[in-house]
Amino acid sequence: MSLAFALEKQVAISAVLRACSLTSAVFNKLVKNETLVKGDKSPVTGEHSTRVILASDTLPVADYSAQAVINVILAQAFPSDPIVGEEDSADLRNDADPTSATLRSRITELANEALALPLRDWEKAEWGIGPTHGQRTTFQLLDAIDRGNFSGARKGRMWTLDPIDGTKGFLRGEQYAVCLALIEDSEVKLGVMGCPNLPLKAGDEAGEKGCIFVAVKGQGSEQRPISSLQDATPIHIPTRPLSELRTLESVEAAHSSQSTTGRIAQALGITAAPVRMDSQAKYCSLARGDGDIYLRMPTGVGYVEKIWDHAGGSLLVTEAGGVVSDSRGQPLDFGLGRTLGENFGVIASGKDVHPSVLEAVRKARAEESQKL
Ligand SMILES: Nc1ncnc2c1ncn2[C@@H]1O[C@H](COP(=O)(O)O)[C@@H](OP(=O)(O)O)[C@H]1O
Ligand SMILES: [Mg+2]
Ligand SMILES: [Mg+2]
Ligand SMILES: [Mg+2]
Repeated sequence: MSLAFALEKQVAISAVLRACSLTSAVFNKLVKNETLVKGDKSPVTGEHSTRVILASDTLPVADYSAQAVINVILAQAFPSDPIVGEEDSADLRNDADPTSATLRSRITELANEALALPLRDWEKAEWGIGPTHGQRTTFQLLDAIDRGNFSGARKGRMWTLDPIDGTKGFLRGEQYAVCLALIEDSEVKLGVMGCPNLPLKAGDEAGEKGCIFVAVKGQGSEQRPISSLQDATPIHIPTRPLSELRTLESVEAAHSSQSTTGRIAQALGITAAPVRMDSQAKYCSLARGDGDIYLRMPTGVGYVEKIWDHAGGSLLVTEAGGVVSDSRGQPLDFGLGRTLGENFGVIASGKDVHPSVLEAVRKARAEESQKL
């Protein structure tokens, strides 16, 4: 008897793998070039001017194309499943914007290149003959992007997709993640996160990079090297003494209050500097024990978290033996639409330390309100 969500897991890994290959290609072809052009301040003429048009639009190019690729693959395997995706194609259809036609043709080229990637041996072994992904026209790809327009629901089955989470990290050549999750009746059942820049072993910057993390509800969490997807290693959150714990937080100060996370760490007696990393790679690092406490504290501007930024990562952590809540200890509610509308920030850690972290959050908050 096959395990629950076996097909969904295979399809999601294949889709995320193809999107990772696309985002890595975009980075190598475009982002690096742009950095060079900007870095040496050389005059932007001739061939360079084309590059700059493409490169300065690298961010949407990679996000849109990756969303198109994943949505095409999901639509082929599960045609009636709705998708809550971060991107939509409205800007790409705007012909008043002179860059939109250039973007469309670039997206078409990149997405079709990724869809044409041959099946890996692992995929053939799992699927037999396996699916082939035919080439798509530009407008088919724009429609595929817009399959991500579902508004979310409390009941029923849906996917949620962040084609590039940590876009700022992606552009810096640091951490980012391609994140896909399946939600049923507001509960995350499957999470697949591709982290092309994450070393297989924590801190081993000189070693191999590129991991896919997979979690299935009730079946645990695992890590696979992008280079050999058949090698799944189960991952668990280790137990460490409080004095040895490290916090994980966003690189971007605008995404999480670093003064509040500093106070929380202090209240816990943590002396090590926080590990700052973009994207859901933080959840992945926590799930395999590279860091211990993920703190995402609201900055006070009224930002509401999006479901695609947390669905896969939160399942990965809970299946690795951890607990994920918001900053008040409430569970994350994935049934309210495209956002975590009732939640404030995120706190994730091993089971044992989670109550102490919530207590430290209360203490930090009390200190902050006294200062006001
Ligand atoms: N003011 C804000 N507060 C919290 N999160 C924010 C934010 N503005 C943007 N974000 C989200 O933070 C995500 C990146 O998270 P992190 O800081 O952990 O790397 C972004 O995902 P994208 O990069 O997919 O847009 C975006 O959805
Ligand atoms: Mg995101
Ligand atoms: Mg994104
Ligand atoms: Mg974004």
